[in-house]
Amino acid sequence: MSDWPTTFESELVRLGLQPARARRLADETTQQAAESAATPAEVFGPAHLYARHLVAELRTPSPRTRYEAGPVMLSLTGVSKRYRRRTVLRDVNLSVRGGEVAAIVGANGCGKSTLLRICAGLTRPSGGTVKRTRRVGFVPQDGGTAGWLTAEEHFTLFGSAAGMVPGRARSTGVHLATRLAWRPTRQQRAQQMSGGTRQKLNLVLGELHAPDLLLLDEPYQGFDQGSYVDFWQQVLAWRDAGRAVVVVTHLLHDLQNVDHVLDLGASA
Ligand SMILES: Nc1ncnc2c1ncn2[C@@H]1O[C@H](COP(=O)(O)OP(=O)(O)OP(=O)(O)O)[C@@H](O)[C@H]1O
Repeated sequence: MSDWPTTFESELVRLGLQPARARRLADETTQQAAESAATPAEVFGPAHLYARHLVAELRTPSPRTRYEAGPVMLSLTGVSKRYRRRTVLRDVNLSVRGGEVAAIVGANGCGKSTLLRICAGLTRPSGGTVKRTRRVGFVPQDGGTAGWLTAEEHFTLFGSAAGMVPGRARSTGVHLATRLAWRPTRQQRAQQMSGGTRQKLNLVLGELHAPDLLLLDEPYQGFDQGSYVDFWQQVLAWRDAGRAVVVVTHLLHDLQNVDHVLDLGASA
């Protein structure tokens, strides 16, 4: 009897996926299970059933025609990035409007974080054009918080950079935290928080100044199942409020919620 990844991959091919894509999905799924310290069967159930579920999801058009797309908040045209002689990104195009969610997917090292940093204006592209709205919130994959500061101190510090008075920054931060089912305590410093709670802090900081465009780099690492569901509800709430959201993700079941999928493919 073949093992779970092999069965999963061959079922994906049997259901019509390109062999290279099926291989990549099998690798990513195995990796996700490993990150949960479990076997793929424990996380996803029987391989052939999960393959069918996944293919059905990938083929289901986004259910949302309810929300009118707004103005373009982010536009990438022919974007490329080289590090020395190595080309990481080549001719990337993406347009995201207010009221839309885009996912950037692809193998480890294919350039997802690099592209998101280019979207945020933190990394300069080697070629192409980037146009973005002025109010941008960026949530990095890790880092982004200062270990010795409490949540409220983060709110006032980041808020002041965005021109908010301390009281308003604090109350906005606490309010946004409750939407992620998190109640910051006064004394706890970031270095004492769990990884998932620190990520919630990162998310709140990214949203504190009410940006029109949110750029999120795998923002749910360390989240438990409930927090993960809260996070996606939050993404949909941002979308419904007319914001544009770009999420780097390797969790394939996220894709049912998005309007655009930018697949950067295999490792560069
Ligand atoms: N500042 C840099 N200088 C040189 N190479 C870099 C730099 N930043 C990233 N790279 C390289 O560019 C490639 C893409 O990195 P990036 O972090 O964007 O990939 P990724 O798709 O986000 O990866 P992962 O899924 O593992 O987070 C990698 O090979 C990385 O080593």
